[in-house]
Amino acid sequence: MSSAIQLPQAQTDRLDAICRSGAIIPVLVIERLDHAVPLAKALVEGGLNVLEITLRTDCAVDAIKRIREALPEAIVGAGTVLSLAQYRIAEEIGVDFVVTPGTTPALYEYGAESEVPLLPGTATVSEVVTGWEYGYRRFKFFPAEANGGAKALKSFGGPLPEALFCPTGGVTVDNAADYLALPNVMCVGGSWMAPKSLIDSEDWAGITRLTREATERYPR
Ligand SMILES: O=C[C@H](O)COP(=O)(O)O
Ligand SMILES: CC(=O)C(=O)O
Repeated sequence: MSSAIQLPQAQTDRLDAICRSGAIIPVLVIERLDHAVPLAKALVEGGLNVLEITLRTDCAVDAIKRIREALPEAIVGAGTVLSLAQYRIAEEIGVDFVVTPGTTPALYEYGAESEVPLLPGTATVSEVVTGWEYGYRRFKFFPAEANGGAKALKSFGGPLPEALFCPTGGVTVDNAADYLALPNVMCVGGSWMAPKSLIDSEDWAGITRLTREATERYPR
């Protein structure tokens, strides 16, 4: 069975372009507005220009606005979108994509009709099949390591070979290799190159170093 509301192919193509432009999408929690631009610059300098800013903090929306102004070359997504109200805010501030950690039918429907493509979070085959009914073929797998990691995703590829994933949650510079070797993985997401300790100490050079280590090991 499929829904009357279907994601246009053009949105899948846009997600492919975003998720294939680098092997890694950094998932960022920004607690201080003045950290937004130097943090984003540190990541871009290290070779990552697709950034997911989670809407988990009070300053996240303003942080996205500042990063978009300061770094027009960056592709900026809003993460941790949990409601239609947050999706609308993300649309209003002009993000390039929206990410959810988990996805309700209402979010799938809204995303299918939005101009801003949705990378929907899933943790089980049933959740992927729910998205499939709305025409989705690209998903986040979250929390990846806690849900069986690369072994689980490899198994998803049996019944659903057309579904491609961005695993996130517990991904590290080392285990990223296991995911990126799978045919159904487009890229991985993670926070390891921008840990809270380095953000709190404003060690932007340290973040660029970790980012460069990751991009040199996993060039697209
Ligand atoms: O909630 C966590 C983010 O999705 C990234 O996960 P991570 O900190 O394990 O890399
Ligand atoms: C887990 C994740 O990427 C999110 O909170 O959107």
